[in-house]
Amino acid sequence: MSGNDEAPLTAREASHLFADWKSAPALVLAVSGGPDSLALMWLAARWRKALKRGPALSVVTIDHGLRPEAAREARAVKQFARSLDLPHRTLRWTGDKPASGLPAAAREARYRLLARAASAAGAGYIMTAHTRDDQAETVLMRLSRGSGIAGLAAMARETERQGLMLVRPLLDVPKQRLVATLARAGVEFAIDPSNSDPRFTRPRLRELMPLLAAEGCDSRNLARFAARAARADAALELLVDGAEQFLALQSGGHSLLGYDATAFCALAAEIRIRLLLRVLGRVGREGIPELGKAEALDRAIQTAAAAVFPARRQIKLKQTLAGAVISLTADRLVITPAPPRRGRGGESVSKAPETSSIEGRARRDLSRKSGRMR
Ligand SMILES: Nc1ncnc2c1ncn2[C@@H]1O[C@H](COP(=O)(O)OP(=O)(O)OP(=O)(O)O)[C@@H](O)[C@H]1O
Repeated sequence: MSGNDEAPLTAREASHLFADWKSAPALVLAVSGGPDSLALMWLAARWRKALKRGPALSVVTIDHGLRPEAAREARAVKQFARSLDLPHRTLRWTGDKPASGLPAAAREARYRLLARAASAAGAGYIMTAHTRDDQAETVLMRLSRGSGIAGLAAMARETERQGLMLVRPLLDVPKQRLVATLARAGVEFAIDPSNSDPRFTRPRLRELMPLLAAEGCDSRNLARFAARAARADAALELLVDGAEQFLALQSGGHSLLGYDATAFCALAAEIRIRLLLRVLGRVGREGIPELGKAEALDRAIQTAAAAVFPARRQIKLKQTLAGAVISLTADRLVITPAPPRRGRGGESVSKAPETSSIEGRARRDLSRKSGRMR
C-alpha cells in the first residue's frame, strides 16, 4: 500500500484489500453516512463492478434514534447506494436508551441489527469501515484501562460474532486516505457530532492524538503495536492449548477429576490465568469473567495451594466466579458449574447452557475475537 497517508486509494489497492472476500456469496456493508463507511461503500462498489463473478453486496444503515438528523443521513446513504446500484436498508434501534453507557449500548444494538440484516440477506459477512485511526484509538482506550495483551491487540481484520464474520478491510488504511478518496470522487459526507462529544471517552482520546503523534505515538505506531500484541496473543493461546492438553492427559481422560493441582500451579502465571478464563467461560453460567477477577482467583489458588493441610483431600479453597464453583484440594483443581441461581419467583436463573466439568464438552468460541476486552 502507498506510504502516502493522504493519497486517495487506487482501484488496485482496493482490490487487494477486498481480495479475501472475493468468493463470499454475499456481503453486508455497514454504512453510517460518515466518511469512512461511505468510502467503504464506494470502493466496494467499484471493486465489485470490476469482477465478473463476486459477492452480492447490500448496504445497511442503522438509525439509533438518538439524533434527529439520523433519518435524513440514512436517506442520503440510500440515495448514494442507489447511484452505485447497491440495495440498501435502514434499520432503527427502537429499544429503551440507557442513561449511562450509551455508546456501548448503541454498539450492541447496532451489531444485533446488522446481524439480523445479514441473516435476512443470506450474508455470512458484515463489512465495517474501521480504519487505522480507529485501531489506534482502541489501543489507547484499552491501554488507559490497563488491558491485557489480548485487549491491546485491539481489533482483528476478521472477527467471529454470533456465527457471523465481522470483517474490516480498511483496518490498515489511514482515515485521511478515505477522505481523499471521497474528495477525488466528488462524494459529500456527513459528520456525526457525537464523534467529537467530550462526554464520551473515545472523542476525548481522539483530541489527544495530535499531541501524542508529535511524540511519535501516532496511528501508524499504535497500529503496529496492536499487530505485535496480536502476534504475541496468538502465541500465548497456542501455549494455553498445549497446557490444556498436558493437564488433560495427566488426568487420564477422567472428565470429572479436574486438573492436577501441582501441575496447574507450576504453569506460568499468564498461562494459568488464560486457562482459568477459558475454563470459566466454558463451564460457568455467566460467560468469561473480567481479566482482573481471573487474576484474583489465580492469586487465591496459588496462596491456598502453598498452605499446608494435614489431609490430602481437604478442601483448601472453594469459591464461585462467573457462575462456576472452583475448588482446590492438595491434589486437584476442579471447576464445575454453580447451581442455578433462584429468581424472585423461585425459578432458576441460568445464563449459559448446562455443562458438567472442566473436560468432556464441546469448546465454545472464547477467543478475544468475541469482542470482549481483556
Ligand atoms: N449507524 C451506523 N449504521 C451502519 N453502520 C455503522 C453505523 N455506525 C457505525 N457503523 C459501522 O461501524 C464502523 C465503526 O464505527 P464507529 O467507529 O463509529 O463505531 P464504534 O462505536 O467505535 O464501534 P466499534 O466498537 O465497532 O469500533 C463504521 O465504519 C461503520 O462501518
